Amino acid sequence: MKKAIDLKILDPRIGTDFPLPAYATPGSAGLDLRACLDSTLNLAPGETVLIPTGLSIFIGDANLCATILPRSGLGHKHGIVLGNLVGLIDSDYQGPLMVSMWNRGKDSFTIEPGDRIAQLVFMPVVQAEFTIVDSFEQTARGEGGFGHSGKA
Ligand SMILES: O=c1ccn([C@H]2C[C@H](O)[C@@H](COP(=O)(O)OP(=O)(O)OP(=O)(O)O)O2)c(=O)[nH]1
Ligand SMILES: [Mg+2]
Repeated sequence: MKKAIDLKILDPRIGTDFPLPAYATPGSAGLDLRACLDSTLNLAPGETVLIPTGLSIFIGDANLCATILPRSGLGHKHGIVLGNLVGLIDSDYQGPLMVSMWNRGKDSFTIEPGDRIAQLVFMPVVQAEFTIVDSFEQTARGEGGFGHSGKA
């Protein structure tokens, strides 16, 4: 499904020096976000830094959100993940898109201006309207959870 989303360029390097976020392949789910830094950033082991992406989006549809997810290569090979594990962008948010980068690895990691640091994925949202009840319709699982069914 395609959907038009308003995007504001906050840093003039976006769309010039650094490409606008774009799907790398026809089947890509994520758009890479780039570090809109003025200079090289050295992320020490254990350190978390909030990095601007140089853009803002306004989703404007309560049935849609965006998530910021780690890039698997950075996370697996270098221990570079997100300080909030997953970023959630509300449909009514209009501020700058920020990426919290956490070095959970043992070595420092260098981030250069324009580096692709995370990815943005749009997702459908269902807003719940709660119905207060005293009991639920019975299911096979019932209240079992958290490993209730065993390991293998
Ligand atoms: O990685 C992220 C996560 C969030 N946001 C922005 C968009 C989101 O809509 C807003 C609020 O995020 P969230 O609700 O997760 O944070 P909060 O700590 O609950 O803040 P608030 O009280 O503003 O809702 O911050 C980002 O730019 N990057
Ligand atoms: Mg919130």
